[in-house]
Amino acid sequence: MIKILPGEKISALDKRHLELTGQKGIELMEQAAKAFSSWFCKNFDSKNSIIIWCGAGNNGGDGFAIARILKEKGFTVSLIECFEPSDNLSTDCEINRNRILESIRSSKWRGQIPESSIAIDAFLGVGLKGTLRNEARDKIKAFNSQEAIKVSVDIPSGLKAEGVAGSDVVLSDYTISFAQPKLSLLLPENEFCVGDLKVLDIGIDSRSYHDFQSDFYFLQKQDVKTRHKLFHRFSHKGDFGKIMLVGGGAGKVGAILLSGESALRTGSGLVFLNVNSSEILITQIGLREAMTSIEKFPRLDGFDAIGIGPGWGMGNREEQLEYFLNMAKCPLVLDADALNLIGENPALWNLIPVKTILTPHLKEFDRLAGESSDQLERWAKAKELAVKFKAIIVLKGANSLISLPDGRQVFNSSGTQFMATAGAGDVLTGMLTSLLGQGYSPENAALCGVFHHGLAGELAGKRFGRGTIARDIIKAIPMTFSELGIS
Ligand SMILES: NC(=O)C1=CN([C@@H]2O[C@H](COP(=O)(O)OP(=O)(O)OC[C@H]3O[C@@H](n4cnc5c(N)ncnc54)[C@H](O)[C@@H]3O)[C@@H](O)[C@H]2O)[C@@H](O)CC1
Ligand SMILES: Nc1ncnc2c1ncn2[C@@H]1O[C@H](COP(=O)(O)OP(=O)(O)O)[C@@H](O)[C@H]1O
Ligand SMILES: [K+]
Repeated sequence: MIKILPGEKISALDKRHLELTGQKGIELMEQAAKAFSSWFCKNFDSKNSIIIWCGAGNNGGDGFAIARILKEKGFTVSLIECFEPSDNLSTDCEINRNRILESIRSSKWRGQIPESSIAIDAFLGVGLKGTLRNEARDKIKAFNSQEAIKVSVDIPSGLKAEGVAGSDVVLSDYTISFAQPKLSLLLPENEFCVGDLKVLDIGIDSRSYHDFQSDFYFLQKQDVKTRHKLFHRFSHKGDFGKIMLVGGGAGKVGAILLSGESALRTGSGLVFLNVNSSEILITQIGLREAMTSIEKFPRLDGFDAIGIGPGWGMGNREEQLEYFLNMAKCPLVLDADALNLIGENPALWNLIPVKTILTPHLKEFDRLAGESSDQLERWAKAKELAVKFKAIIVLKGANSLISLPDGRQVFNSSGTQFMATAGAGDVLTGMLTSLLGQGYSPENAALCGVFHHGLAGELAGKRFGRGTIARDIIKAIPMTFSELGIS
């Protein structure tokens, strides 16, 4: 997993990469511009006219290089130079400016802005220091006033790599960031200026990260594959685990059915659903592949993992939760009402076995950890709780954050807004419990489960868009394994 470094360390990271590889800065810039342009060509037709706003630093250098590449690909491109003739350009920005083809029209930002359907913001990147200067504010305003789709290179201009955006910031529809997401791009508070986020690999040598300390990591496809257990010709039912999912209170049996089906689609050998006695019939009809039980205090021996909470209800459940926390000898997942019970009675924290996976969404997290004034505070609290109770806490949402007992915090890269649908969290609980039951370590179960869940959401979202429902995500789970080449 790559580390997410603070903005002020990024130029040192680039430098380290250049030392290790013998590459030149201008070559790295070209790689970044190529990666951006290739994303751009996949997403936009060359009939679009493009205007690129370039600053005087390396972000502007990226912009000049992108202009050249997109022109060569057949787009109509024009440029706005956001600097004065007397300003010093960074070396690589100067080189790329000189490489600009004669056919690209260049204007000053104070003049008439040519019409375009897409405006690219390559004005300020992670090199923004201190308070924004006045003329930069005016440029950002002028950029925002265009009626065009807006795409930011690396980071919306005016936004710092850390922290919450102020009012002087480019309002983008897409932000295409290089090498690693900057922390500010992962804050829900900044969604208004970041838009859709895509992080592109620009070929930074992974050894370059060794010299830098950070507890924040970014989980990508290539990090997941090696964490999977592979099954073979002689694998038997027992290898795939026997799990119990506890939930399904009156009127909420759908939640546990979704978890159960999701566990089966993730590969569980045997799935038991423990539900309210009133719901037994509908549970059996609802998921034929699962077995059911209705005891409040069922025997727990023989289970490889237990997931508790989806649709459970909170009335008279505390004693039951205590029973599971005290008696279970296998790994646990706690979700939904199990978390709400802990929020109501924090003494229960002390009963949670180490390496239990907890999967709160924002509201559940606030019930567990107390109200926070912003997401940065939630991240800090999640880390504190994970370390204190040696738990794995998955703070769900866009780029779910997995906090590990050793203090590392891992942001997930997969997922889509189309997963904001009822029951998507129940699907995750089923997947995580399934992977624990298959013998994955809690850390690997959390990382693989969260990544595959997001990928399943992406696949479902591609087909069903805003009409995606939780069952579509479940149906896509098997495809996530084939997509990663995992048997
Ligand atoms: N590993 C990476 O992430 C790579 C990053 N590259 C690009 O390089 C960028 C960073 O480049 P630089 O370090 O040259 O910095 P930037 O280009 O982000 O910023 C420098 C410019 O911002 C202006 N500026 C700074 N503070 C200001 C303020 N308070 N008000 C107004 N203007 C201000 C400076 O005068 C200068 O013109 C990244 O964001 C990215 O786009 C790529 O070129 C290569 C690889
Ligand atoms: N905008 C989004 N982008 C990516 N993933 C999302 C988004 N919204 C929700 N999700 C994912 O969908 C799931 C929703 O879980 P949750 O809120 O518990 O739903 P429910 O309680 O309805 O099951 C989480 O795993 C979350 O990460
Ligand atoms: K930018």
